[in-house]
Amino acid sequence: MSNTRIIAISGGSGSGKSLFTKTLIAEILDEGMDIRVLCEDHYYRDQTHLSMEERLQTNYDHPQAFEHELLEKHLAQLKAGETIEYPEYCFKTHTRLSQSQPITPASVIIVEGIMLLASPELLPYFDLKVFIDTPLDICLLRRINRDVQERGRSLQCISEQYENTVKPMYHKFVAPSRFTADVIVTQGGKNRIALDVLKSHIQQVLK
Ligand SMILES: Nc1ncnc2c1ncn2[C@@H]1O[C@H](COP(=O)(O)OP(=O)(O)O)[C@@H](O)[C@H]1O
Ligand SMILES: Nc1ccn([C@@H]2O[C@H](COP(=O)(O)O)[C@@H](O)[C@H]2O)c(=O)n1
Repeated sequence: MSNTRIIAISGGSGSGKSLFTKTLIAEILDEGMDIRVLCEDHYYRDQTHLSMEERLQTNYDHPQAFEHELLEKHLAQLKAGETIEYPEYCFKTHTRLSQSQPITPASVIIVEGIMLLASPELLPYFDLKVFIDTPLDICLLRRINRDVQERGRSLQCISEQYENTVKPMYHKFVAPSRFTADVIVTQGGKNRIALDVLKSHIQQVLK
C-alpha cells in the first residue's frame, strides 16, 4: 500500500489558497521535507480548437471546465509511485500549453483548487481536506487586483465574469463543498495558526 498522503486545499477564487499553499510549501521545504504541489488550474480543459470569442463564453467556474479525469489519473499515478507530466495552462489565451513538466512522487502531495471538494470523484484521493473560508467580497477585491496585474483582464471583463459565473457558481458548488472539509481556515493565506497546524500534521505524517 502507498504511503503517499494527499492534502486538498480548496476555497473560492481569491480566498488565499495559493498564498496559503506557497507559504506552507516554502516552510516545509526549508525543513528538507519531501513534498510536491499541484494546482487544479493547470487542469483546465484545452480550448485551442475554439475561437477567442468562444473561449470568453466558457464557464470557468463549473466543475466540467476542468479535466478532472486527468487530475484523477495523476493522483493515482503519484500514489502508485509514478512520475506524472504536469500540464501548463495560460490564463491569457485560455488554453493549455504544449509543454508539460515532470513531477516525481513524494510522501506528501498538496493539491489546491476551487472545485476539488465539489467533485465527488476526487474526494476518495484526499487524506486531508482543507477549505479556506473567506468572505466573497474580500475574494472579489483580491481577484480584481490579481486579474488586472497577472491575468491580463479589464475591469469590465472581471465584473461581467463575476456576475455571470464566478458568484453564482461559488454559491452552487464551492460554498456547499466546505461541508466535506476536515479543516476550515479563516483569514486566507496569512492565518499563522492554521499554517502551523497543517505543518505539524505534515511533520507527523512524514515521521
Ligand atoms: N490573508 C490575506 N491578507 C491579505 N492578502 C491576502 C491574504 N490571503 C491572500 N492574499 C492575497 O490575495 C490575492 C489572492 O490570493 P490567492 O492566494 O492567489 O487566492 P486563490 O489562490 O485562492 O485564488 C493574492 O494577491 C494574495 O497575496
Ligand atoms: N481561462 C480561465 C480559467 C479560469 N479563470 C478563473 O480562475 C478562477 C480559478 O482560479 P483561482 O486561482 O482564482 O482559484 C476561476 O474562478 C475562473 O473564473 C478565468 O478567469 N479564465
